[in-house]
Amino acid sequence: MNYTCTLNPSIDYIMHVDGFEAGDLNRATQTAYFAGGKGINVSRLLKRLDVDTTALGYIGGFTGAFIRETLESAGIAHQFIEINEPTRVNVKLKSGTETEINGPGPSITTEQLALLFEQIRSLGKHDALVAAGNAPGSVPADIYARMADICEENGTRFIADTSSAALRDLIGKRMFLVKPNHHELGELFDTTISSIEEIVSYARKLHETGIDNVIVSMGGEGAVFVNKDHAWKAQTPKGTVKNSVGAGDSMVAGFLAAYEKSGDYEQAFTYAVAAGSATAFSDDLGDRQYIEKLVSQVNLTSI
Ligand SMILES: Nc1ncnc2c1ncn2[C@@H]1O[C@H](COP(=O)(O)OP(=O)(O)O)[C@@H](O)[C@H]1O
Ligand SMILES: O=P(O)(O)OC[C@H]1O[C@](O)(COP(=O)(O)O)[C@@H](O)[C@@H]1O
Repeated sequence: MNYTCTLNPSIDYIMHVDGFEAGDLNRATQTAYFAGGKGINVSRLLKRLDVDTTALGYIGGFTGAFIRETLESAGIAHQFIEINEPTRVNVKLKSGTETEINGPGPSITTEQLALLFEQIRSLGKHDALVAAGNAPGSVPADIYARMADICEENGTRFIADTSSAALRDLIGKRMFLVKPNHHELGELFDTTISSIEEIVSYARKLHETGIDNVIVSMGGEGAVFVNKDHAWKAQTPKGTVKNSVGAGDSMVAGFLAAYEKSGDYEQAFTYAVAAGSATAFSDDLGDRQYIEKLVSQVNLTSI
């Protein structure tokens, strides 16, 4: 079974505002709510690709209830741990450019933390765990590193999609996949990355620390893939961006779904890029039909 873990889920509140002016009264022309947070997005997209997951993590209050109901109505299994404080709301402001304001999230107690670790310890060698997103301030900074150690002991495949700070703590851990964007990759190595050659070189460094597959995403500029046998750059399909929130999570889900079906890295990376773009060109996450239509427009070149 594939598990996703979202320590800090969110309701993503999308607001379209024409000509946004800071410090003024602005009125939105269109709004939407989505159940979000990186692991939850991975579960939601995998379901659209007919891959079952169980979503783990913390939810609370009326916002947490919305997330639970959204997953249940989509037929996604979950074993959320209920907490007292409400799940956060992240504001995504669309006004020509995309501005995001993500909440800090609720506090997690020591008991609630122990419950999550019990769940993770019960995973075995036929399972995979996608640990994704920002950790609330109340949890220990090395939480993902501890999860990675448990997964290594139990032979569970571990995938991380986190900020550069959390990824730094994971360096040296055995992982199947990581997907930083190029800004996060630069932060990880305390540098500013300005060329494809630098991206490939730092992605290789990351791979050499014990990560089987490294995808570095670059928004509309495409993505780079590095593993022991391959290094590719992908061009993205062309389209009109509607809402790129969840594009990175869609890449992770697309890669896992296609790799699970084909065992082939070229197909998995191509599908990952198509999934990211399908989401960027949709109001919500991309759907299967759209992703498959975009696959033929993704070009890989060996680098
Ligand atoms: N403007 C865009 N045009 C086409 N594809 C996009 C665009 N933005 C994102 N994508 C797709 O989604 C992937 C992930 O996007 P990115 O913004 O790099 O991730 P993250 O949200 O994690 O920062 C990209 O590699 C690309 O395939
Ligand atoms: O946990 P973080 O880093 O605050 O990010 C949470 C946000 O990331 C998202 O999962 C989207 O992530 P991506 O755009 O990187 O795919 C949103 O649903 C959510 O609001």
